[in-house]
Amino acid sequence: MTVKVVLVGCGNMGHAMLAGWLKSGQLIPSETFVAEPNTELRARAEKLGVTTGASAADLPAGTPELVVLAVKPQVIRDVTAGYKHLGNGQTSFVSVAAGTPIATFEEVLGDKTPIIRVMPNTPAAIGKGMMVVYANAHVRPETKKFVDELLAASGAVATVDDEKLMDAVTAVSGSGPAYIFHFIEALTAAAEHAGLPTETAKLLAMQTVYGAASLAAESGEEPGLLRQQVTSPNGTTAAALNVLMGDDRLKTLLTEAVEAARLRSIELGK
Ligand SMILES: NC(=O)c1ccc[n+]([C@@H]2O[C@H](COP(=O)([O-])OP(=O)(O)OC[C@H]3O[C@@H](n4cnc5c(N)ncnc54)[C@H](O)[C@@H]3O)[C@@H](O)[C@H]2O)c1
Ligand code: PRO
Repeated sequence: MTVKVVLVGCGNMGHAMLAGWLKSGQLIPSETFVAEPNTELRARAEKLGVTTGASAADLPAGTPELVVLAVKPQVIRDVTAGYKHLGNGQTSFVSVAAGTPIATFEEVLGDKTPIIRVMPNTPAAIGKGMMVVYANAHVRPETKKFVDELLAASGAVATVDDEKLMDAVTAVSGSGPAYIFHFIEALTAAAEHAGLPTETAKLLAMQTVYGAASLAAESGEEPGLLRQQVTSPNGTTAAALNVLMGDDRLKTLLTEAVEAARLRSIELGK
């Protein structure tokens, strides 16, 4: 059996993307092979109908169109070496690892290998991810189109033409869902502090973030204008925004957080 797509690593991100691809029909289970050493995670992948194995040694014979590497940056060089025999050939490689540059894959797989870096995020699991793509010069237009279509099943797709920007992308949309989840936690805690019961506090915080993000996305209005529409002169919102926006407090905090993530992404790539 020759498979079209091999997914290497079916943890948080690998499984989120795989679920999206299969759900949308962009991939069918019989075209897909998952390599994952963890037995429980392999069983979870098998529930989606795909064939699995523990490592590269279990790969079916033949030449896959795409190998998607979704393992941790700390092990990606060693794991990629297991697929070296597919380098410099017809197989294209996609890496979703934070930091790891194309040059690392070219060293391991050969410098004629088509390699695409993608920075996804976990909302990909429900088709609402943000996927950002950077491809090397060996990626054929039809492969780039196939990968873009595959990724579109998981959410919005954007391309950058300077690989260095992938560190900033990682810091904003790759890690970003965690910032928003923390914002929900913090707003819940603030709601409880204001006297609301825990369940009500959770509901209000989550639905407010969901509703505001949906309104921003669907109305197409600038977030600043939407903010003004909530803010009555000298009203309650103005009182809260004085706390968040005074001295650019929240903006400064987020800028520091994104910079910390960007620098860590650069470090992970070394
Ligand atoms: N989690 C996120 O939100 C997110 C977002 C964007 C990018 N990423 C990137 O995705 C990659 C995976 O992150 P994650 O959060 O899914 O980690 P994870 O630990 O959940 O998944 C990694 C998986 O790789 C498996 N693995 C280890 N060695 C392997 C091997 N030799 N062959 C096949 N599989 C092997 C592990 O068993 C594990 O299930 C990382 O490089 C990370 O930078 C993650
Ligand atoms: N998760 C990975 C990390 O935290 C990369 C982006 C999101 O390193």
